[in-house]
Amino acid sequence: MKKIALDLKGSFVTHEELQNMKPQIMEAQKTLLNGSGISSDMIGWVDYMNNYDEVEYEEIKASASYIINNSDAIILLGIGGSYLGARASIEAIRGDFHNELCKPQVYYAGQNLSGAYLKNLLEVVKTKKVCIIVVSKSGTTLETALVFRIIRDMMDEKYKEQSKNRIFVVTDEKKGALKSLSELYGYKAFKIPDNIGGRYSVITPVGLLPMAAAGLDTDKFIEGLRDASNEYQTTDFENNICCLYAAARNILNKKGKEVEILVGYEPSIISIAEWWKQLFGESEGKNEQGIFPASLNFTTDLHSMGQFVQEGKKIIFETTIVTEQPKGDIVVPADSNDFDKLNYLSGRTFNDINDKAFEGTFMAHNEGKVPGIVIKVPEMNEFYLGKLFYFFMMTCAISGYTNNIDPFTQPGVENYKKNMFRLLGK
Ligand SMILES: O=P(O)(O)OC[C@H]1O[C@H](O)[C@H](O)[C@@H](O)[C@@H]1O
Repeated sequence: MKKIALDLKGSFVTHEELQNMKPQIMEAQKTLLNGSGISSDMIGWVDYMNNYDEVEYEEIKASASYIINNSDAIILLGIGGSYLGARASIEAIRGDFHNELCKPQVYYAGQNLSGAYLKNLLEVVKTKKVCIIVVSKSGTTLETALVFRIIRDMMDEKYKEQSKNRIFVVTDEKKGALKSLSELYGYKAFKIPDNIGGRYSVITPVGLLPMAAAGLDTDKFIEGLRDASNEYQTTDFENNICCLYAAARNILNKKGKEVEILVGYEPSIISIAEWWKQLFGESEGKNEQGIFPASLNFTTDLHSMGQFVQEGKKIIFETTIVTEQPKGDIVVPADSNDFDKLNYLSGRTFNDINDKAFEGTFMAHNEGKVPGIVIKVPEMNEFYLGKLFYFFMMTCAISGYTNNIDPFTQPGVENYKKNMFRLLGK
């Protein structure tokens, strides 16, 4: 079985620099794995795949089958860690245009406060058979809770007393408004473990239920997570890509690289970058420290942001996710006239051309003094996606501990909420 590979050749990080960083990284890894670090009550994700509730997992699969058999569309309500991982998985696995090509369709809500978005969504699902998955660890997040009020009314009007069979909840096991609502109305509820925070929760029912309901193979996903937990917990620095990636990022940051852009050449992985941004942004952006996580979608964004990456302020390093076996391909045909002068590409495939675009871009950015890290994923299937999520989570936690930052809290997020609630007269 091929592994996910990390290539640091274009990173401008030397072997010596990595060796110098090694003791700190290994100390951080040890702190994480033996549970002696700050917020160690939030490291349940490290071994969750080896001790999850198997009865609950069977119920997730049963609920997913019900959803698949009884709906044209799912609406997934949640924000931040309560929807980004599921969205990233569904898009990466089902691929571009999946809502036109696959059933059930998947729509998202409760991730913004836009009245226009919600009104349009209600219009879109009006004539469809719908099931709802609501995810909120706290059960009190304004966006999700408020939108759920509207969606609940819609479901009650549409399905009357049957409505409760079509609403599934993922929330805290014991507390919170969503838990109380699920008990009051009889919604099927799944639990988010206390010791796993939102941005590390894609591996729990938070990700598993929507993934399974969208037809993804969650057994394979869990298999990938297990494989990752074996491979990435090794204390062999040189053979642990989480430790190497954490070390390289820190070295680059110390050299003045303040921004990491996560880049891909497949549009279906754009949401993986959205998930990744929350993971690293909320974990590392503290005490006036942290690398700003940004993302670009190539080649599209080369025509808008490529200029800045190439010649702008030298604060960026670029991490590219290469999908080694994209899900489809098209051969460029020959054209007898060749008016567009593209016959030099006849017989080649789009994926081959896309690869060359990557190689050319990587070289150009390197020449423009932009360090490049490459993460090679053999295939975007459930197995490797599980590994990829775990790889990033592990790297992130190690990075945080390396810099004496708590990678499991997000106290700064509360400030805007306080102002908003005051302005709303709460
Ligand atoms: O799952 P919830 O409690 O609704 O939280 C959803 C999200 O909202 C918050 O404000 C946090 O910053 C995120 O870390 C969290 O993932």
